[in-house]
Amino acid sequence: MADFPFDAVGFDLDGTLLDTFRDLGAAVNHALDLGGFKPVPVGSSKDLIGGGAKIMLARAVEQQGGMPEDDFHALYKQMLRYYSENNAVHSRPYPGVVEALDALASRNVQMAVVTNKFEEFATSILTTLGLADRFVTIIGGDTMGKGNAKPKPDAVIEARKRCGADGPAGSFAFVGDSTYDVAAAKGAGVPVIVAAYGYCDKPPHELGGDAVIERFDQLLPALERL
Ligand SMILES: O=C(O)COP(=O)(O)O
Ligand SMILES: [Mg+2]
Repeated sequence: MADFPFDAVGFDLDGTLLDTFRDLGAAVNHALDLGGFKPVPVGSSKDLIGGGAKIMLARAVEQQGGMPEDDFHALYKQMLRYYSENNAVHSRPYPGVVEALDALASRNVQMAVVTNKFEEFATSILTTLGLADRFVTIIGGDTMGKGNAKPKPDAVIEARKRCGADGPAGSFAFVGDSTYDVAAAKGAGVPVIVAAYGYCDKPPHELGGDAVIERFDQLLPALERL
């Protein structure tokens, strides 16, 4: 179908394509335990996600009074090691994701992932779940260099370029669940759809997106209405 309004779509990962909070929560709790802290209730780990692994652990440690920088760094490394070995135990695509990716592919829409996770973890999880091949590129929080992760627009701009949708005629939209995503998309000058079922750090309708979806099967109609 040549008349689909977008040549390419970029997706956030955690809380947008994949429900990952159980594995992320387990990694945080592994580190908290090693540091002598209390575990975070797994459901509450959703509130820590969005800015990448370091911010996630820092928020959890902060909630319990904080710790010296060097000790924090050691704990952070332990968390990454644990997560590298246990990142796709419970993580799954949200209902409707696979069908929507199929539908976009059948319309020749190029797809990219732009996450604040490390690129290596994102690639590994998507490979385990059999989804990696669907994406032209997987850009992580470390891909564009230090300080350039979302909410900076660089990764979204790069994803658009790698999808070949950056010329004057190329059209690109982004889908995400947090302030990081909306700010990055706006900075890149592309429309953004908010996934209300994700780990939104504000009420979804207050995130400032161009549209809000409650379920992934609403994505294609929402893109067509933008
Ligand atoms: O891991 C995180 O904190 C954020 O990851 P996301 O950018 O895919 O939501
Ligand atoms: Mg997210």
